[in-house]
Amino acid sequence: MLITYIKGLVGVHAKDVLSLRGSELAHLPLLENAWLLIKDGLIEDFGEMENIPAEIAQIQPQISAEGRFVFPSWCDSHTHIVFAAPREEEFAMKIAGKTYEEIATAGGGILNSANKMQSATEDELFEAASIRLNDMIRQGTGAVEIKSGYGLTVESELKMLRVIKRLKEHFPIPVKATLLAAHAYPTIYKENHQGYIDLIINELLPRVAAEDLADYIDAFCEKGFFSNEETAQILEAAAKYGLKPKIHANQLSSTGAAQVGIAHHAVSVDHLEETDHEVLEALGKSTTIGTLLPSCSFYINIPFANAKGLIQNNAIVALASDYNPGSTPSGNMNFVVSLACIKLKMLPEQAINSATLNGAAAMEISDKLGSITKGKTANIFITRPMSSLAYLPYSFGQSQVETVILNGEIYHG
Ligand SMILES: N=CN[C@@H](CCC(=O)O)C(=O)O
Ligand SMILES: [Zn+2]
Repeated sequence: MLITYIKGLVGVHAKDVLSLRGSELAHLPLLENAWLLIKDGLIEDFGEMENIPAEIAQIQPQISAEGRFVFPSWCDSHTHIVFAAPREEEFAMKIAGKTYEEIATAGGGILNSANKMQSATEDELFEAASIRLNDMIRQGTGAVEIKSGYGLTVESELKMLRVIKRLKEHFPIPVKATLLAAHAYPTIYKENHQGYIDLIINELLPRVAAEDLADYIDAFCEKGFFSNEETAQILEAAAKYGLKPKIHANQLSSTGAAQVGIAHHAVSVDHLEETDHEVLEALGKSTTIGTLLPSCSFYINIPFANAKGLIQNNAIVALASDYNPGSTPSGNMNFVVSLACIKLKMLPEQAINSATLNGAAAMEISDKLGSITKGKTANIFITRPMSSLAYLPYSFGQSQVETVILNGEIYHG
């Protein structure tokens, strides 16, 4: 497939650039009036229209992208899209002024989703998650991470992970699976934290490993959820099975969660709405990625992460949706990128790099996705005609994604 007359070919990063930190984030290489050749599902070559070789100009099929931009697909490295039911009942509580913590205490929150999960079948969960994932792909997402964490029993966590495995097999995009059994303490373990941690370590982890159901380990390291010590115990046990951490850190308080992740060589620490200078500095010196989830801040009215502070401290910053039924009922990465510009004060270039190459890095697939680079998988989208690159985040709430191409083929899903 040959795409011609591309107004802007976005994210033309060199092959050896696998993530971007600090000032590098503002550099988003763009080729104007370009062509892009895709072969066998991979990016074969690209260049400027005025220099297109005659033998390439004849290749069929061809798509003219006149007036349009071509982006590498969004790489959404933090989602919870396998859930049994939405939680609109909490929406009303939220509108009435209840906080995320108050809703959880009143029987809402993660335990609400866990109750609904117990009776859901694998088929029902797969059908519902497929609709969500299909919507996300149509909005430009071309790689995704999905967490368990609404099971909170051995069998229900395994059920969720098996659904994620089915999504992986069914959809034409990379899907990474994360075990998040340490999402909340089930009611019966409320006074027996060690009992639940032992269950995760001694019963769940060996079965997850035996069925090869997870790529990463996660924990909600937060006041009232998993303490730093409890989180460390789980991360250390998971490391024995080769599961690297990607953890929920500093969402509601800054009490050392990010540092726990960094100390355990986490691929990413995610949320970071509450950070002090020590966190920013620690991430600036670390290879752990700081993944920001501005749609969550927007929806539950908590502070927006200090993206500028992270960038000034030379950290690697990624953006993800956090799509889940409680704190972020949306998986639209276009809106995430808009919010990153509008609320995190990121430049469009910084936000786009964070949602593409650094998102891929937060799933350890940036050697295959996240930029327009020869040899990478041809997961891309073509926009509607746009006046400039900044029009995409500027026109918040409206998708500029016109054509989605995955593995070199137009996605009709
Ligand atoms: N904070 C923890 N987990 C999710 C929310 C889960 C829920 O409320 O169902 C999050 O990332 O925001
Ligand atoms: Zn989350």
